[in-house]
Amino acid sequence: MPTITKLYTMKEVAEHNSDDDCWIVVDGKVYDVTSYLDDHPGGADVLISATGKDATEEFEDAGHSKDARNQMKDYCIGELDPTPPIPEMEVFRKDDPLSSFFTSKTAKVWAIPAAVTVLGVSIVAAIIYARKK
Ligand code: HEM
Repeated sequence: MPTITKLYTMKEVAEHNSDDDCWIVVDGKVYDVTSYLDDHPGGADVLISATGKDATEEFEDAGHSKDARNQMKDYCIGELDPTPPIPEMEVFRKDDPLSSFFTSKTAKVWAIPAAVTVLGVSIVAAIIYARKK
């Protein structure tokens, strides 16, 4: 039967960063090491300070044994979501010079009536010119 892997974003993982709720990321996998903090031979502090980032390098630098790597499986709760975050959408900005011009008082009082007048005069002129032909 296929297993469903739970995916977590680094932001979610980073929220678990204390001595009563501690998650770490090693090699793309997420580990809840809360219950292991007191038993970790390298100490609890080293695990707590490894939260909120990819701790693979620190884990490897500590030269963990095969036994240590086998123990990790007991604490694995999922994987880091490899999907890049969706870029922020460009939203309408009230202070955008062009859009704020069209919503401004100046545009309502002067520019829009002026544009309508110019357009009207052009249409009338075009009609007169067409009739003269
Ligand atoms: C689920 C994750 C982890 C497990 C199960 C684990 C397990 C162990 C074990 C069993 C040891 C004893 C030495 C050995 O057998 O290799 C150890 C030592 C150590 N671990 Fe971890 N560890 C984990 C994560 C980490 C992380 C993320 C770091 C670093 C940020 C780290 C840093 C250390 C250090 C500094 C030592 C002491 C090495 C020494 O004194 O020689 N460990 N760990």
